[in-house]
This record gives sequence, C-alpha cells and structure tokens, in this order.
Amino acid sequence: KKPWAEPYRIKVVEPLKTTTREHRLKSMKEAGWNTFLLHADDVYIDLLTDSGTNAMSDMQWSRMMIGDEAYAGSRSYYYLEEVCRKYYGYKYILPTHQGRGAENLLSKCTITPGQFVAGNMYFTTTRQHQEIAGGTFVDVIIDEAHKSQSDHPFKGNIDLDKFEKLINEKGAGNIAYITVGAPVNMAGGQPVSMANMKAVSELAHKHGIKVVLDATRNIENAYFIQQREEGYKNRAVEDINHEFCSYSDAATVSAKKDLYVNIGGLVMCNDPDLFDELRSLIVVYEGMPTYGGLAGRDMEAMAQGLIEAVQDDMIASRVRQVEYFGNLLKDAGIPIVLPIGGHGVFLDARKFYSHIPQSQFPAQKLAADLYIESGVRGMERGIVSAGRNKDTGDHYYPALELVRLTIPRRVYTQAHFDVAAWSIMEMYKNREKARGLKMVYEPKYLRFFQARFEEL
Ligand SMILES: Cc1ncc(COP(=O)(O)O)c(/C=N/[C@@H](Cc2ccccc2)C(=O)O)c1O
Repeated sequence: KKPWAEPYRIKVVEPLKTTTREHRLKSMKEAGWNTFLLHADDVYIDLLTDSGTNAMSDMQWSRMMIGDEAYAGSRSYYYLEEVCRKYYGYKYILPTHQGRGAENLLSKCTITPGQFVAGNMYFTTTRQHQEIAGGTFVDVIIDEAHKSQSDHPFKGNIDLDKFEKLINEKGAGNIAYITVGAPVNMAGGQPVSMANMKAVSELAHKHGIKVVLDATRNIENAYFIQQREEGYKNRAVEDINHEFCSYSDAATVSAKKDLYVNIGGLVMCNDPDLFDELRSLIVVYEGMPTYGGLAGRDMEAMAQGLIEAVQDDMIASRVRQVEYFGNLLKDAGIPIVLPIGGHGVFLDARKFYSHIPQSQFPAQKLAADLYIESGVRGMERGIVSAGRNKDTGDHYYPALELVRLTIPRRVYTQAHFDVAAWSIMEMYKNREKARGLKMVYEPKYLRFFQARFEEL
C-alpha cells in the first residue's frame, strides 16, 4: 500500500525531557493520582488533550502580527466572520474565549429552567452549562455507542426512536433543543453520519425543536463521512462539513481543536432573534461582539486555522496519525474502543484492569500508572468524568470506563506513538499487580479536573 506523509515540514521544535520512574511516581502521588494535576514539565509525551495543544502554521503566526486590537469593530473580527460564514455557513458569528464561553451563552439564551435537552451521549462542560441554565440532559444516542467493542461506523448517531419517544413523553415545548456532538468525544471520538444528521434535523424541525451542533471537531466528522458513508467518497471535506452544518440552527465550537489555536471559541446561529439574545448577553461574559473575550491576533489565527483545517490532505494526515497509533495497540491485543476515533485512542480500562471494580476508579488508576511507567499523560474518561446525577447525588456509572490518549495536531511524529505503544504493551503484561484508588477530594463542579485520590 502506498505510504503517506504529512503535508507539512517542521521548522521549530520544543526539546522534550525524559524523567526517571522514581521521579514520576513521586510526582503522581503529589498530584493526587490525577494526571490533570501534574506539572507539564514532568510529562514526556503529553496526550492529555488535543485542546489548545496543536501546532500553528507559519501563516497563522504571520496573521497574528496583523491582528487588529481595536476594542470595537476590529478588522480581524470581520475577517473571522467572513471565513466562518464561508466554511460553516451560519449567518451570525460570535467569537468567545473558548468553547465553554459559547456553551454558557447558548445555554442561557435557549433553555427555560425545567426544560430538557436531548443529545448524543453527553459532554462534560456542555451538560454542565445546560444544567446551570436549568436544563436536564437526556441521552438519545444509539446503544452501540456504549459498547466499546462495537465497530458500528457511526457510533455517534442519534437513536431517532429514543428522540421521538422523548418528544412524545415530554412534549416538544419542554425540549429546549437537541444537541449533536460530532464526533462524540466521550464515546471515543465517534462520528455522526450525514444521513443521521439530516434525519435528526427533519424530526426536530417537524416538532419545532432547534438543532444545536457542537462543531468542535466537525472537520474530523466530515472526514469520517467522506471515508465511510456511501456517496461521499469524492466529496471534499470542506463541502461535507458545510452540508452537515446546514442541518443545524446553531453551533458552539471550541476552536482549540480543529482550528489549531491555543485559545478561542465560536457561537454561531441563523435565527436573528437568537442572535440578538446572544449579542446582548456576550458583553456580560466575553466582551464586545467584535472580540468576544479574545485578542484580535487570536481571531486572525482562528480564521487561518479554519482555512487550513478543511484542506483534505491536512485532515486526512491528522486522522491517519490517530489510526496509526490505534492500530499499533489493536494489533498487539490491547483493549481499545473500536472503531478508532478521530482525535485519540481510548484504552478500555474495564478490560485492561478487569480486576479493579468501577467504584475504585480503574480508568483513573490506569492513566496514572501509564504516566508512572512511561511519562505519557492520558486522561480519565470514566466514572470520575461522568460526575454525579444532579437529582440523586449518586455517581453516574457509565458503561464506558476509558483512558483517552489524545493526539495533538501536527505535534508528535509516528516514532512518539511507537514509544507510547511499546510502554502500554509492557504495562499490559503486568496489569494484575495494579491496585484501585479511593477519592479523597471531590470538587463541586466537573470534579475530574481537580479531584485527588490515594492508592488502596
Ligand atoms: C466536544 C467538546 N465540546 C466542548 C468543549 C469545551 O471547549 P473548551 O471550553 O475546552 O474550549 C470540549 C473541550 N474538550 C477538551 C477540554 C476538556 C474539557 C472538559 C473535560 C476535559 C477536557 C478535551 O476534550 O480535552 C469538547 O471536547
């Protein structure tokens, strides 16, 4: 098979430091067995997140030099607006400081306390803002999404029967909107098909329900449609992305992923009344609509990032790198979520540490042990991330107990993944020795960011 190479070369490097196992064990204990609390200087290969950790291009850095820092009416805003209209297709575009800024505004402007929000699986910050705005999230994703070994090509799909049942149960008027994450981060970066998005849109609009797209990694989703969905093989990612967005009424974006920037977000919509609501609220939380919590230079970098993100060769090389890493592990018999996702490889901690019950946080321990053995930092995506049910106070007990190894865009080479995969295979041989954890500090919101643990 013809090999492929990245459509770019590297001009600037950041030297990496390796550490001793002894130092890493000490660091991990001091960080309360939570990889979020490690010092980045103590991390060798950082696969915690693809958020804000991506490499910018020479053109992005150059555009930053001409960022217009005018407080109101910045030239850089109008350029960002033009580029977003071209590629996402929404009429109204507002920048925010990052995805959560957009989620805060959108939730507050569209949810009446007591309403329900349907969606595919959930995302931590998205659901948090929906709850803060008084909504209750209801998962209507297909069952396959909750099965780590199911190889359904579009595990992010909405189950239309579940959605319709919810509408009949609650009444359309009590559903603020349906939120579609594409791909679904928590399911393992699993995409939504064009056919499903179209059907969801038709069903929602039949009942006067808005469709809100979380377009944070939508370009990856478009790539999977091109590669996996009948009839899209010869369509450009740029066009597929544009069509996909056209089935939604509004979108929130964390630009820190697809758009290759270190900070930035977007909230976009087509309805003038919703736009007016968003535009009036943005000045309370983010600043003037023409900067939305960002510097002019950030908006320039975002616009250029979007132009680069939709290029077929750029997105193909991104997803192929994730698949390269995933296949190394899959071929070695390491349990990972299938199919391999768009932004990372997800270890199935339930299988990896099958002797540790979910109440002793196996994914939390696996992420910590991986760091200690290899200096590679991953993120827990299991019971700790799932948090507590706001009504019962009990933990959610998600079927998926995962460790996410997230690949930053244009940062590491295949050799880094060879090294990371080798370490994981070594760990797998000695997995029975691992012991569980107990949580000793639990923050009120989004506990996984700062919770602390001790070994049992
Ligand atoms: C699908 C989707 N929608 C919205 C946002 C919010 O965007 P922002 O506010 O971060 O810019 C994110 C952020 N995802 C990051 C950072 C993160 C966030 C919460 C828990 C763990 C990690 C990650 O997955 O690493 C996302 O993935």
